[in-house]
Parts: sequence; C-alpha cells; structure tokens
Amino acid sequence: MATEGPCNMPKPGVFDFGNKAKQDARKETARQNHVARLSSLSSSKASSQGKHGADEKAQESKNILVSSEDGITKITFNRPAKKNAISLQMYFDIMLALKNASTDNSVITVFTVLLRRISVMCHHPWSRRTGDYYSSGNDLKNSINDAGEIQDIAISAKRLREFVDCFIDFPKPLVAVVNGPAVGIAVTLLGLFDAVYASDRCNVSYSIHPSRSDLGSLLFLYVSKDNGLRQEAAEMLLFGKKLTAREAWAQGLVTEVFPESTFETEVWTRLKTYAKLPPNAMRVSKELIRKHEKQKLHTVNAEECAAIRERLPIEEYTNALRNFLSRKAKL
Ligand SMILES: CCCCC/C=C/C(=O)SCCNC(=O)CCNC(=O)[C@H](O)C(C)(C)COP(=O)(O)OP(=O)(O)OC[C@H]1O[C@@H](n2cnc3c(N)ncnc32)[C@H](O)[C@@H]1OP(=O)(O)O
Repeated sequence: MATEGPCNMPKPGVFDFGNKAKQDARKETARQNHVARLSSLSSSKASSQGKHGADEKAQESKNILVSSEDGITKITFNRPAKKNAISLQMYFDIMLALKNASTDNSVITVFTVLLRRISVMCHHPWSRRTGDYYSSGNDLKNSINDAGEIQDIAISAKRLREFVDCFIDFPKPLVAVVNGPAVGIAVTLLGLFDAVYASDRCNVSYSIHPSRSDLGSLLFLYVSKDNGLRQEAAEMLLFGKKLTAREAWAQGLVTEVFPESTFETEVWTRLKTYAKLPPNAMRVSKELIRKHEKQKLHTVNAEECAAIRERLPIEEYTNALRNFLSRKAKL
C-alpha cells in the first residue's frame, strides 16, 4: 500500500516505483484518490493482460511492444491508427519498459515505430514505408472526459514528470530511430536521447494546433544551450513552426539524417555494431557525460510540470481540445 512504511527514508531512485509511490502519497494526500484510481486502472488492465506488474521482466502491451535481440532492447510505438499518440496506459508501459531495460542484458535501448509494409502497385521506396507518425505526442483524450470537461491535470502533470525523469536518468545508451513526424512530448524526449537518427521524411513540431500543453522548456534548454539557437528554438516552441529533419539536425536535436530509402538498413546495421561495444565503459561514459546537466534537467522538468498543473490556461486548453476532438464530426 502506497501510504504505509516509515517516512524518514532517502529519496527513492526514479526507477524505484514502490518507494517513490509511498513518498509521493504522503506528500500529496489531496491527490491520493486520483492516484489510487489511476493505479487500479493500470493494474486491473495489467492483470487482465496476464503480465506486467512493475517487478516483472516480461511485458505485454498492445500499443508499446518490447523486444530484445543482438544486444538491443527495442521499445516500439504501435498505435498507428492514432498516429502513435501516447495514452495514459502507454505512459505506464514505457516507464515499465525503461525500468526493465535499465537492468536487462541489453547494451543499447532503442525507441522506434512499427514499420507497416504497405502493398501498392509501384516500386517507389515510399510505397513500402509505414506512412505514419513516429508519435503525435500526448493523447489529447488523456485529460478530457466524455462530457468535454478537463480532468486530472494534476495527475497528468505528475505522471509526465515521472515519465520524463525516467528518460533523464536512464543509465544505458538511449537511441531514437525516428522514421516519421514527431509532435509535442515526443519531440521534447528527443533532447534526452544519446543519439537521434531520423529519416528525411521526419519532421518535428510543437503541435500545430493550440491545445499544446507541453511547455517546451526542457527542449529549449537542450537546443539552445551551447549553440546560440535561441530564436530558432523559440520560433518552434512559441509559434509551432515545424522543422524538417535537416533543420532539426541544424538545431542539434537530430544526430544524423538518412534518406528514407536506406534508413532502416543503415541505422540498424550501425546500432548492431554499437551494441557490440563494451557495455560498462558506455555506461560510465554516459554517467560522466550527463552528470552535470542531470540536476538542471530535473529542475526544469519539475518547473515545467508545476506550470502545467498550476498555470495552464484551462479555457484556451479546453476549447482547443474540444475543437480537435470534434473535427471529424464537423466534416
Ligand atoms: C496535461 C498533460 C500534458 C502532457 C504534455 C504533452 C504535451 C504534448 O505532447 S502536446 C502535443 C499533443 N499533440 C497534438 O496536439 C497533435 C494532435 N494531432 C494532430 O494535430 C493531428 O492528428 C496530426 C497533425 C498529428 C495528424 O493529422 P492527420 O494526418 O490529419 O490525421 P488525423 O488527425 O486524422 O489523426 C488520425 C487519428 O489519430 C488521432 N490522433 C492523432 N493525434 C492524436 C493525439 N495527439 N491525441 C489523440 N488522438 C490523436 C485523431 O484523432 C484521429 O483519430 P480518429 O478520428 O479516431 O480517426
């Protein structure tokens, strides 16, 4: 039970879900009922799927697939019908997948999307691509109920903070293989990967419509920290300017851009080679490389999530969500 146990314990690690839940529950008694409701939602879904208690190594999830091969743990978005929008359950699934990957035998952890082969009567390479998004970001239904009212913003912000913390603290090399457009939180996360390989049909944006609620300060910190690209980054974050893969590369958000036709082959060949490198040396290097920026990233993440919780202009947000969700009905 989340509220039991002594309260004089040190701050639990980000992957120590059990103790973290205890400490959070003590601090946030007002939110406890919501947390319990969401937790039970998660665990009842989990038990109905047969697996995925937080301590189990195996994981089964429809929208997030996890596999391990050749020293690489692959975490795959698999919700193409919704452009890989991240639902509440997917936040849990990804956190669990990262927790497991942090201690499994793999050397590198990779995020990607499921490549759907489309059969069409032509031989252009694009005829074989998935045609879909890497991820369209936060599922806009996460925080609106059937009556069109905003709900659980505090919980969403809390979960978002824990979720992003898992990426900040992930101990092994983390790579994104981005073969389609990315939006919102999916873009923010790119700044927390050790390498981002993008196909030239990828683009990144901070939501083209005004329901955006990820405030983007983490990404701003990342893309504008050393290279003076403050105005370009602000243009993307404030005005929703969409960047092509090459523009994102120029901002330092993408490591390398590959032609769509050779993307999968080139990237996976390279990753398999990297996965043969000495794992412990890579972990230590990563720890040293990231050590000095980690605290700052945690601080910015906490500030951003507090702003989502306390300062989100609810009316603007609600109207934008309603507009988006009723688009089809209007057509
Ligand atoms: C309070 C907690 C804050 C958490 C912080 C995180 C913030 C973010 O990530 S903000 C960014 C959120 N994402 C967006 O605003 C993007 C919304 N989606 C779109 O603008 C468009 O769907 C598109 C540009 C991504 C793709 O457009 P199009 O090619 O025209 O495809 P459809 O719009 O018809 O989409 C197909 C299908 O997918 C559903 N869908 C797409 N994205 C989302 C989403 N983010 N959340 C929920 N659902 C999404 C869309 O509704 C369609 O569904 P059906 O109508 O059932 O076919």
